Amino acid sequence: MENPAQDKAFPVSWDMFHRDSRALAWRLSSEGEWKAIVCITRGGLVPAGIVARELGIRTIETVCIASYHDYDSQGSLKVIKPIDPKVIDLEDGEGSGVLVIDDLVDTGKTLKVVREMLPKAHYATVYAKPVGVPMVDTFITEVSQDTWIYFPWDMGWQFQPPLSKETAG
Ligand SMILES: O=P(O)(O)OC[C@H]1O[C@H](OP(=O)(O)OP(=O)(O)O)[C@H](O)[C@@H]1O
Ligand code: HPA
Ligand SMILES: [Mg+2]
Repeated sequence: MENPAQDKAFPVSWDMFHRDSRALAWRLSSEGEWKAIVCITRGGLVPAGIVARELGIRTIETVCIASYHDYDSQGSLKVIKPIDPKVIDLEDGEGSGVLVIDDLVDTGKTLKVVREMLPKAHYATVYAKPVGVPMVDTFITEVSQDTWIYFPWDMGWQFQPPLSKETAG
């Protein structure tokens, strides 16, 4: 399936994000034990911190990936910083015992790149869209493919005109 226009909005507040990240930690707590978290920057930084706090994980590594965007369409992916071999080699060199966290999976392209580095790791995101679901092991909330998720760190306060003004004229 192609990624369709994402014209529906799913705005997420800080409270919602904290609650959903805690729910992810709860779910993960019964799915295994991890020696380290690898968070996919930048979106994975916030949920990784919350999950690490809940699960008592203190080894936190990053994999830094940039995608070149044209507003909401994704271009090629570039790995700016790979995963430290010390984390890859914690167990078998393939990611066993490692939890990889991101804020969401959309097309699954980002997780696919990281899965090639750590095929045996456990992959978790807070939100997921249907095309990306096969790439993630654990997530909390699924939204439709034509939805854009607005994260609290990307948002600001803005005056909202009353409905009567929006529809007038
Ligand atoms: O499943 P995909 O289609 O690959 O999309 C999901 C990725 O896109 C976003 O990151 P983005 O590349 O925008 O960078 P950021 O985390 O630095 O904001 C999001 O944080 C995921 O990492
Ligand atoms: N919201 C924010 N960033 C994203 C999304 C989204 O729905 N999909 C891919 N990156
Ligand atoms: Mg990201």
